[in-house]
Amino acid sequence: MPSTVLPPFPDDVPAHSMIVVDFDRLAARDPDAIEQLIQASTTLGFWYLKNHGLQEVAEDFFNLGEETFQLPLEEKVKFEQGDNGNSFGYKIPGANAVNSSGERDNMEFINVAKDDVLAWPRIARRTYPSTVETHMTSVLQPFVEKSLAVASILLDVFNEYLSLPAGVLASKHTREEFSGSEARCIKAAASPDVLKVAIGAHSDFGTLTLLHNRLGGLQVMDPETNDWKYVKPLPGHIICNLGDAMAIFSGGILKSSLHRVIPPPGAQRHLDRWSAGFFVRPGNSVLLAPLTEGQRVRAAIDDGASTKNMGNLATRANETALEWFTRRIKNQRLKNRTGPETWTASRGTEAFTE
Ligand SMILES: O=C(O)CCC(=O)C(=O)O
Ligand SMILES: [Fe+2]
Repeated sequence: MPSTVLPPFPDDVPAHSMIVVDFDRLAARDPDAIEQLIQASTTLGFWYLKNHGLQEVAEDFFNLGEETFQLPLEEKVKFEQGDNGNSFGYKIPGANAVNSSGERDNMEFINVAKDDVLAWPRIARRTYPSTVETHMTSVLQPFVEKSLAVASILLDVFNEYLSLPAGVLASKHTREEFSGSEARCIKAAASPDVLKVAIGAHSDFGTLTLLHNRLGGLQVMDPETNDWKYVKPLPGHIICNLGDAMAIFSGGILKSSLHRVIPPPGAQRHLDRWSAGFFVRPGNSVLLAPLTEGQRVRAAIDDGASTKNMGNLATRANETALEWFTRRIKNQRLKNRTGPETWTASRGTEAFTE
């Protein structure tokens, strides 16, 4: 991702005024920073994070993504994620549906498993294009280690808020257990169609996403009005959001909001859109169910507050993280599509409220 000067994000489009959390202050358990994090995560489930220390490693990861996508297509497809519900590897544009009628996406991904990065030079999950393997130590290890360190502080704060015994959330996200956690770089080629949906409306599959945006295009549904509003990228800030696993663990207290990616707005729309992220997901064997050992979670379940957010949670609970994740990835792939029911099968907690 070239760090050239980009056209500004327009000021005449609807955008969320999201809470800014200062990571340094959160790490020092500053009560105001904790309150801001909890305020954001119990409402929109999205917030900005500053002073995170991820800027440089993200820049390197964008460059790695650019080198990777410049490889010849026949090279990239050797590492394609395939149709069996595995996320790791290369995703060719057009492989996924963006809606229930089976319209194709236009996004290119490279997804690298945290397990491969931490095990390198041993192959834990799969092999990758040469550009990835060459930069495992210089780029991916710092990116993943720093992202995990940021995530671990956030998880500890959530653990305390949910009144869970110390270390419960951490124990669901260990370094050792294989998981769906991954680093992802995304390119959406500029589209002449201003309404072309690049990534269809979804809630994230896992626990926590640390997202690096340069251009606009990300939209989050406002849970109050059901309107789509943009998230304006702010220099030096990452965008954090919670995924379905966290919504389920917390009995619906912490929110996993519906979001999508469309072409960047205004003067930005003629540019290719690059984004990158680290997706924290529970260990494969972890059961997706409310953590009722937390008094606050138990109270939310007992007084029915969680039902409002996740009506039929009980019907989906007790899928393991691996089953949940595989089902969702697999049913996004157009090769597996039989009809609108395939899209439905790719849904997460967002389907609970429908
Ligand atoms: O590219 C973005 O800004 C968001 C990507 C996203 O939502 C995802 O990969 O789950
Ligand atoms: Fe997402």
